[in-house]
This record gives sequence, C-alpha cells and structure tokens, in this order.
Amino acid sequence: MSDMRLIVAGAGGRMGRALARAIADTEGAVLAGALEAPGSELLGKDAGVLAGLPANGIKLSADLWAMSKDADGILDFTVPAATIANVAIAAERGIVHIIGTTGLSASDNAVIKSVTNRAVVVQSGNMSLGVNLLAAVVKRVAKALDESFDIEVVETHHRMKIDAPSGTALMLGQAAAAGRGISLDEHSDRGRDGITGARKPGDIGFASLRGGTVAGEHSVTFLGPFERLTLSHLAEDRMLFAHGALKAALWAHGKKPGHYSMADVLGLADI
Ligand SMILES: NC(=O)C1=CN([C@@H]2O[C@H](COP(=O)(O)OP(=O)(O)OC[C@H]3O[C@@H](n4cnc5c(N)ncnc54)[C@H](OP(=O)(O)O)[C@@H]3O)[C@@H](O)[C@H]2O)C=CC1
Ligand SMILES: O=C(O)C1=N[C@H](C(=O)O)C[C@H](O)C1
Repeated sequence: MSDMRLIVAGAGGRMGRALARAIADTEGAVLAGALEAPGSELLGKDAGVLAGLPANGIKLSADLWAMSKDADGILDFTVPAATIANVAIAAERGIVHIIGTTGLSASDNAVIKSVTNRAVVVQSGNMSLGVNLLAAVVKRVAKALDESFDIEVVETHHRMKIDAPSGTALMLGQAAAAGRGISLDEHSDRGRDGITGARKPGDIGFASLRGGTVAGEHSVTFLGPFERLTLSHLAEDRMLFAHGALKAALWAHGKKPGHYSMADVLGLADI
C-alpha cells in the first residue's frame, strides 16, 4: 500500500508541530498538507521548519478543501469551531478524520456523530495507551466499589490550556460512571467554590490545576471509609499523543465508516 497522505490541522500549534515531527518519524505516513486558521500570521510558512525539521515544501494554508483533494486523512488537534468545520469537509472528501480536540460541547459531538454513517472518525480525549488502559481499570474499580467510595478526578496541565476539565478527565469520569452504572451528566461535581454544602453521595468530582509546561497528568481517587485508592497517569511529552494519533490514522485507513475510539485502535474496547 502507498504511504498514507496526512493533513495536520492546527499545524502551527503545540500538537500540530509534534504531529509533523511524528509523521516524519513514521514509516507509511507522509505529510500532505498543513492547515492553519484563516488570518494566522503563520500562513505560507514551511511546516517542516515550524516543526524544527528541514524544510519539506508544505506551506501552511487555510484552505482545507483544496489541500484535501489527494489526501487520505486529517489529524485534528485544534479548537472546537475548527474541528466542526473540518468534519463536513473530511466527510465530503471521504478522508479519515482523527479528532483529538477537546472542549467540544454535546452539540459539537452530535455533529461529529452525524457524519459517521459515511465517514471514518477516530475521536479520543487522549491518544495514549496508558490513559486508555487507565480508563479500563477505572471502570473495573468503580464497578467493584459502592457509593461509600467517593470518586474524584484531578488533572494538571500547562498554563496555555484553554479548556477544563480536560478531555481526558471527562473520559475518566465517563469510565467511572459507566462502571457504576450511572450517568455522568447527572452525577458530576465541577468547579466547587464558596459554601458548597456537603459532598453529594455518588457524585464524581473534578478538579483542574494549570501551570508551567505540564504535558498532562491525571489521577482518579476512590475515597472510602478509612482508605483511599489512587490510579494515575503522567504524560512526559506530547509526542506521546502525536504517535498515538498516527497509530490511529494508520489503523483507520481503509476501515468502514464509523465512530471509533482509541480503545478500538488499541484493542481495549472489550476490557
Ligand atoms: N486527544 C489528545 O490526545 C490530545 C488532545 N489535545 C487537544 O488538542 C487541542 C490543541 O492543543 P494544542 O496543540 O496544545 O493547542 P494550540 O493552541 O497550541 O494549537 C491549536 C492550533 O489550532 C489552530 N487553529 C485555530 N483555529 C483554526 C482553524 N480554523 N483552522 C486550523 N487551525 C486552527 C490555532 O491557531 P491560532 O493559534 O492562530 O488560533 C493553533 O495553532 C486542544 O483541544 C487539546 O486539548 C492536546 C494534546 C493531546
Ligand atoms: O491540552 C493539552 O495539552 C492536552 N489535552 C488533552 C486533554 O484535554 O485531556 C490531552 C492531554 O492531557 C493534553
């Protein structure tokens, strides 16, 4: 099979630059386009040079329709509005869409789902093996422990992150809720401040720390009578997520239309 031709959306961003480096490192993948926001001062710059590599001749452009003509997939780590605009074009072109963007609303997610009867989408708030394994373990533990154990999800990220709780924290909260057989929407405690009252039994709490250059740190703590169990994951470098996204793209190439998760890619969906 010929190399998978991939577009990086948000090519000037932290993940976009990491993705360009990961593609250059990965056999079977080649950079076919670099998308940036209309009006960005980076438009026209070389994607290789921006990523700290030799020039590769791929210039940043805001025209996804044109650059996707001969592409096979798009790796999208941008912002919700951009991802939603990209969904329609990727589906129309029939190219694989790997979505890592977080902070998406319920209606954004409904738009993404709506194309998956005709498009291949892999979406995950975290592309790492470790976090997806952690989610499977959290689900199991939550199933084993009753409401006498409170569940708290804590995440720490770099100072530039714009959304909270992180996509990963929400994914871990969903895993805990699924293990317990409850709806996260109905049992979520976010943003405590002031006189909050006592903790509601059964709620899943979230707390977000921001600062420095932290690539991503997550923990789920089960707090019971006289004991506590904490499960955690530490991302040491965002190249972890870039390599995960590449793995997802190569896995998805040629798959039938559907809405896939990283657990599907990693063979963890049944755990
Ligand atoms: N699922 C996972 O494993 C991971 C997910 N993420 C998520 O990925 C997203 C990006 O993170 P990060 O790289 O740190 O953020 P950055 O802000 O560094 O990068 C986002 C990039 O997208 C660009 N952008 C904005 N609008 C558009 C548009 N319309 N078309 C194309 N590009 C656009 C931004 O440009 P400009 O600055 O000019 O606005 C910026 O360059 C976040 O949602 C983050 O949570 C991050 C790491 C791992
Ligand atoms: O913005 C980030 O950096 C990250 N975002 C993702 C999230 O919201 O969980 C994944 C990772 O933790 C890094």
